[in-house]
Amino acid sequence: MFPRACWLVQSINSGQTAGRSAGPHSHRHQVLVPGQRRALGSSDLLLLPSLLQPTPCASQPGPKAHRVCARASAQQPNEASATSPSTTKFNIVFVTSEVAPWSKTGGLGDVCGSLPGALAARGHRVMVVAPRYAEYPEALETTVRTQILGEEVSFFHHVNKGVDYIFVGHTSYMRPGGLYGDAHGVYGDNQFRFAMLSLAGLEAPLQLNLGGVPYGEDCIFIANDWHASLVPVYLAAKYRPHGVYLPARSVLAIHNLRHQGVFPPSTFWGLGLPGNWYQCMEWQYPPEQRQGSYEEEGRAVNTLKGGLSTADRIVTVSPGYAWEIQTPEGGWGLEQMLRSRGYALNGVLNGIDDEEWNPETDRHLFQQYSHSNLSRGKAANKAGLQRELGLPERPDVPLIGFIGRLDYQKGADMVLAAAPWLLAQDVQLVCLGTGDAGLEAGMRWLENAYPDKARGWVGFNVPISHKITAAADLLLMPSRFEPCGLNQLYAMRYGTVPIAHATGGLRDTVIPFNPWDGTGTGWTFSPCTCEAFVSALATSLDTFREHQDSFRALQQRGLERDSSWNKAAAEYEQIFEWAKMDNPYCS
Ligand SMILES: Nc1ncnc2c1ncn2[C@@H]1O[C@H](COP(=O)(O)OP(=O)(O)O[C@H]2O[C@H](CO)[C@@H](O)[C@H](O)[C@H]2O)[C@@H](O)[C@H]1O
Repeated sequence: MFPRACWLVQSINSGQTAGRSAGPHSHRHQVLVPGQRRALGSSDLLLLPSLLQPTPCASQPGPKAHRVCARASAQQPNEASATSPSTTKFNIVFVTSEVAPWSKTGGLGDVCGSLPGALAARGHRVMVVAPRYAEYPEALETTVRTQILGEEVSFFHHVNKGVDYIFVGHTSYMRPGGLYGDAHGVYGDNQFRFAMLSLAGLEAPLQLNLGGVPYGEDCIFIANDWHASLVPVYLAAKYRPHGVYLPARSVLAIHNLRHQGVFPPSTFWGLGLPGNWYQCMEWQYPPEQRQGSYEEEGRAVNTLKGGLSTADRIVTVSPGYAWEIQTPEGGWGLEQMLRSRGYALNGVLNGIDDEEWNPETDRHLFQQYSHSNLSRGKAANKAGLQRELGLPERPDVPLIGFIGRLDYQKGADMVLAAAPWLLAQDVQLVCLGTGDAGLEAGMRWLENAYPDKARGWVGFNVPISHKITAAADLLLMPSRFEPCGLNQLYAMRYGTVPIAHATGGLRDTVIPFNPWDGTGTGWTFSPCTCEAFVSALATSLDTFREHQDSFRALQQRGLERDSSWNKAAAEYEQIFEWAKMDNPYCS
């Protein structure tokens, strides 16, 4: 059940991971004490009825067993209906392993490339800290160099749309392969690389004089996925005990719970954490989930678990997924821990970058279009893609797309399993993806078996992904689980109708078509079986062919859906306010 690759990581280079001392931080800036925080208004008390009844949170990991927290903030942030910007302006620091357009292997890069801009536009001061995987000519080197885990790192700075992008320079990031691995597998020093990123993210607000003024200690850190999960751990273990970052709060953002950053127990000593923090990071798999661990009892260091144990708040990328990860089916072993922190866990639906994904301005398209010339625009893009891919140029044939990582999550195998039925219909199928070697072979088989009907493009190609999104009539998303999913949002924005497994964020965003009252933006199916998938496909093809007005109305409704970041940004602000009201979870 757990990512086997993690178990293959033998150990990180001990030379590179020599820990630095946990001593007091040398830079002490103006430290705000809790009493200096914004006073609560009456509206806060309406939202948080039991705020004044602090509740002990029992059995939390970390050195201190007993903590006090304002349990009332278990509310969903969307109860704060207004999307007008928060009156409190925050210093927000995203720490992430990917940020588009500089680095992207999937949706994490997209979100960290667009949400920060939306928050900056609402008046917050926003920084994104990410690795410098390549030369980014627009990012200029600062004069600041600092020692992290025994290594010297540098910082490069670029400002775009009011966001400070900080790229952390170290030789371990610049590699000829991918961001996380190459043809030989995942890099053996990933734990070190992302521990270094987490510490660099914590140093940047203190050390960098951006625009002449450092961000300082009063920050909200948004630590994204396991790669940045050490941010809340270090904050609690290395900074707060020395009086640094007392006003700061951490929010752990889960984009995908399946990837947890699991390493051998002995690697804990390379993280530069005080020894008594081992338990915070330790994870013991139940016997049925052990996969030949070198430790007899299935023990490991689990980076995400450390973050979940120490973050002040936890956010995931849809309300549906926030619920699912608290169940044994969706929790990948961490469900109990997530349930125990349920009062601090919220689901906020992702938005999209509506400059990059706008059919009216998209430079990758054969022809731009809007809601007023939707049918003509999509027809031109369908013809263009058919020409480019050597498929028969037919406007009447339903063109069906699939874009995504080729792995267990995305259900590419479901597409291959349904292909014989699907391609016996008069349709064209275009798939784009990269990942699992077996599924890549499946894509090639698809193309060879149905040369006049199917294309299986193996690779990561952003322009083609835009072209497919615009050209397709239907987009397949048979994901087994999907924290949010962005492709269905892009599809709807382009008047392409999604067919999705009703799970996580897909269930939250794709409203099933109801022919009786003319509502809905797509088709969903459940359970996640080939039969249910084929049944949804059959209904959608019937609607496409026999009920063209209904199909066009479906497309229009999708196109008009508000997928901007505005609502999500307002919900994040609410979460930041809750985080600031509570005492630090771990101190
Ligand atoms: N071969 C290819 N060529 C070009 N582009 C490709 C591609 N394969 C994928 N992409 C692009 O990568 C992005 C994938 O985004 P998703 O949200 O679908 O998935 P991902 O699982 O990576 O993200 C995780 O994080 C995001 C963000 O929170 C969640 O939405 C999601 O559910 C969660 O699994 C999209 O922009 C897509 O177009």
